Amino acid sequence: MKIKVINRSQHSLPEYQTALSAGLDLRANLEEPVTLGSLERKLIGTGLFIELPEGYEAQIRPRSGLAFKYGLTVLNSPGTVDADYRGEIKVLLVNLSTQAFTVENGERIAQMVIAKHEQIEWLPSESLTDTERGAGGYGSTGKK
Ligand SMILES: O=c1ccn([C@H]2C[C@H](O)[C@@H](COP(=O)(O)OP(=O)(O)OP(=O)(O)O)O2)c(=O)[nH]1
Ligand SMILES: [Mg+2]
Repeated sequence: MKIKVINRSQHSLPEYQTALSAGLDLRANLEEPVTLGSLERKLIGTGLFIELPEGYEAQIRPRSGLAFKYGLTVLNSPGTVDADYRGEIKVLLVNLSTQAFTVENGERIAQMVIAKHEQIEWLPSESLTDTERGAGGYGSTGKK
């Protein structure tokens, strides 16, 4: 599937890193490195603008390596890019570690998954179909 893109970044277009990757790694597009102190959050630009077809969204997700090694994650994960959004794709990073982390220009900071979604119509009702689970949740089935 082809997606229209404007690349105003200093970097090449995001790529799938392996043959069957779901996510395209997004690179920070920075004039200078950005440091996130412990528990600090910052919006990082990618310089990318896309036009998704109707019925598709782009999800902005953390990279597990950065999360595991540095406590760096996407605060609003998964970020949602709507099909009618025409602004720059940005990544809201948060540093959940005790150490500062510096993001360098061009660093792969997050990944973007393009996904199909539905838009629904409400069917207002007085009751819902019975199920075995009923209202049980939040650990109702136990641990083991
Ligand atoms: O990680 C993200 C999340 C969102 N966006 C852009 C695309 C999305 O279509 C728009 C709005 O996002 P969202 O609906 O999550 O934010 P909101 O706080 O509800 O803002 P709005 O009132 O503009 O919808 O911001 C990004 O670039 N990166
Ligand atoms: Mg919104």
